[in-house]
Amino acid sequence: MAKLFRAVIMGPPGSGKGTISERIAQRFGLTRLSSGDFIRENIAANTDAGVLAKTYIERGLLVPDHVMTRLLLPRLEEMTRHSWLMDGFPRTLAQAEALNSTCDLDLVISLNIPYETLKERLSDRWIHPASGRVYNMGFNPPHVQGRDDISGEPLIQHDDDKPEALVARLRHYKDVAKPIIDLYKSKGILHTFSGTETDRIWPYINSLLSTKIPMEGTHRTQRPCTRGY
Ligand SMILES: Nc1ncnc2c1ncn2[C@@H]1O[C@H](COP(=O)(O)OP(=O)(O)OP(=O)(O)O)[C@@H](O)[C@H]1O
Ligand SMILES: O=c1ccn([C@@H]2O[C@H](COP(=O)(O)OP(=O)(O)O)[C@@H](O)[C@H]2O)c(=O)[nH]1
Repeated sequence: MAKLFRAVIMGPPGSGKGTISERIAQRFGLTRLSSGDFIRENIAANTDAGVLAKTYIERGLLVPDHVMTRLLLPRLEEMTRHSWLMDGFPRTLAQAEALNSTCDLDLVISLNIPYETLKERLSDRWIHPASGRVYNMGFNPPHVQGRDDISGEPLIQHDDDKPEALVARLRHYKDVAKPIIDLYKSKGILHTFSGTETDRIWPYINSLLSTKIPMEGTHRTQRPCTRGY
């Protein structure tokens, strides 16, 4: 029986994690899990964790590890019969260790994109806050300028997507991501992709995953994903 497949995608702001994880989910039938979307759902539902997380996000800070872990690991417990790709978690070594103590990952994709490309992409990134759907005036513009394709609601830009905020975000990302990348490299499951265009990187990601992901339709076994946390 084919085993389940669990993966994580990592990369600095604007590297294309959301764009590529959507493509992977559609192409391979994986469930896409996004820590940012999950936080937004909790904020919209006014849960205790959502209210707490909002106080950090409003200041452009990462949500504390213990809040993220408590938010996400029970969600993974519901996924023992699903293959998934996680975007946006883990973001710190503590989160990676919490994840490792509950799930064994098959593969980690790390995106290595030049600063100038990140800056250019983020300056044109427009977001539908409620859903997290992402647009780009050049790469994937909305049907109606400034409006979300599905809801018709207004699109916004994040303050910390502005060039002046990017340098600090990028430095912070590199500081916190390095030990995680080293950890997954030592586990032999890290695959790094470099480039300036998702459409040129995609064929390589697609062919790697085609060799790693169990065939569609084969019966999937359950695979525990929590051993207490
Ligand atoms: N794993 C995490 N740990 C801590 N905070 C997180 C985590 N994931 C998301 N957050 C918080 O939620 C916010 C929104 O996350 P989301 O991934 O949607 O946007 P983002 O951080 O701007 O990502 P990117 O710019 O890389 O697309 C983040 O800025 C961060 O404050
Ligand atoms: O080849 C690409 C991939 C993405 N984007 C845009 O760049 C921004 C960042 O992409 P995404 O949100 O997927 O990156 P993330 O921050 O999730 O890594 C978004 O406006 C995308 O539409 C782009 O212009 N070209």
